[in-house]
Amino acid sequence: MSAPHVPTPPDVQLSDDARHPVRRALLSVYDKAGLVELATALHGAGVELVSTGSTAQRIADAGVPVSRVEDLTGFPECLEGRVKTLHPRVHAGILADTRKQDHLDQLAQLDIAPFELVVVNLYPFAATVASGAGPDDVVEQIDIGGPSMVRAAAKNHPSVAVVVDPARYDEAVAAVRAGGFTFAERKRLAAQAFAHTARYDVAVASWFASSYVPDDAGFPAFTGATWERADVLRYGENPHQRAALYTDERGGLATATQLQGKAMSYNNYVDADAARRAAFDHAGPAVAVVKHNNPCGVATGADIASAYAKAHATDPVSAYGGVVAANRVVTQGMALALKPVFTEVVVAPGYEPAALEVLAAKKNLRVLVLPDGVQAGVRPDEVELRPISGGLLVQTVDRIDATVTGEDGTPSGGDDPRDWTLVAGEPADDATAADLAFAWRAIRAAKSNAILLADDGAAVGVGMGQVNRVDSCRLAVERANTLADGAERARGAVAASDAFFPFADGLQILLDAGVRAVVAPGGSIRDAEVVEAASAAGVTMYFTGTRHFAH
Ligand SMILES: NC(=O)c1ncn([C@@H]2O[C@H](COP(=O)(O)O)[C@@H](O)[C@H]2O)c1NC=O
Repeated sequence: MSAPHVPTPPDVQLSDDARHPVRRALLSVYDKAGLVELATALHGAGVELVSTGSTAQRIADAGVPVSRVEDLTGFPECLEGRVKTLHPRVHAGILADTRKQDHLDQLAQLDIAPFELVVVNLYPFAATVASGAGPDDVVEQIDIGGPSMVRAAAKNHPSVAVVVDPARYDEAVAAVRAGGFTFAERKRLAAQAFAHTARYDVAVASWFASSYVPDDAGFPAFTGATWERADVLRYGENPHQRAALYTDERGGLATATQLQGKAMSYNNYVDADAARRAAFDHAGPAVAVVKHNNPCGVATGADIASAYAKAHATDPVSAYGGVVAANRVVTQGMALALKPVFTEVVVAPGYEPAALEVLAAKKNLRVLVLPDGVQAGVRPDEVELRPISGGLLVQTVDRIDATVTGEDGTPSGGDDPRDWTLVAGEPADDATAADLAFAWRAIRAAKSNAILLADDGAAVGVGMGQVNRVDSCRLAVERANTLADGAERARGAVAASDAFFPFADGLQILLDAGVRAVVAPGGSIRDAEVVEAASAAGVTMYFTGTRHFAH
């Protein structure tokens, strides 16, 4: 066995401000945006340009002198571009550590000139997958030579600057004109370059795991994601906790645009995401008001202003300092209704200019616009990720929108009232059925154990986050009956329970308060007692066959 290679230390130590003049650059880009401007500026600064196939063609067409990689290697680009830059004359020029006299001597012997700048961006693998292309087309878009050059240049950052993002061309030109990139700049560019190839490889590996290694698990054997720091937050859930926001490529609340107000806090993000989920769970105009990750108001309305008014009325006491999400553009009417209420955050797909004028008076109020795509709400095939110590839990989102059937072909329940089973009382009339359907959707935004009372498309009392269902029932009734100037809102409301009633005791509290109809999953060994209690009270009760725990 040969002895392990022991690298020699560099002959020169670089300080962070040491510049490295750029005499020769290698350009090989899929995205040609800004290429001609870059090449023109580099040439103007006296840099010799070497380039691949269509990149070189584009530069030459603009009248800028450029030599081709083929001339450098003496080897033609071949196999439909699969081999262009994979050659020692290219890679020795990128990888020579010019701090070492020995490397310089070897380059001289081999008659290879070093590159001081490598500009590469990669074949569009992720976009090709997203386009729905077939496997052969997807695989062809796996860039091999590009990542090799990027990684080589990033490794050799003491001698080479690597640029992978067209948005950085102006900086690159400025650095070249200033006498070369500083060592600190080259380190930063190398870090960006390795993040670029890491993101790329995670996308490739995830696609292979899900497309090429099928099994019956329904989840791929490997999955990866990469995140970029978007912000450092003032603190975490509490002031002694440090926190930051990272974003991925899915787009969502984390990439919302903030139009005004104080900086978003960790808790603001948590609550705004919960509010977004709750509001976008309804087809019509809907608003959710969230406190501490739970809805203290949720309602639908003829328009977004009336939805807001109803959501605020659910629990006006708790709405103080709440986070509000709307699933429609915020109108001036909604803004005027919200103005007198101390609110931490409003998040929505958009705002009428007149609404923004109203909200502008509330200087501290954080106003967020969701990015495109989030408006469509949650797709049933989406997954949610929850880190636990040493791992990650993954589940599909809690949505069962279509009429569903079980394995034996019988309806197995769901979010669709057509799948529910009437177990007590008369079938619900249309208004009651609509309220039950609303309550059943609204309850999955509340932490278990949850009971939600609703009337006219609005929650009127929510008992959530209790460790037994009886307390949730008490809380829902108490809130319904004490928070609206003494109006007994539980009487005549409908009730939803996120999981089965294990005993009749919790349900009895709702029946005694006068609810007119109940929807619950069913499935307790004491269902008969529960149904009997509803029947005895003459109350309509449906079992859905599915539950909506939220932990
Ligand atoms: N195979 C190779 O040797 C190779 N070298 C560079 N590329 C890629 O080819 C693209 C540029 O090619 P062109 O200049 O022909 O448009 C870049 O995205 C670059 O990352 C290669 N292509 C794929 O691996």
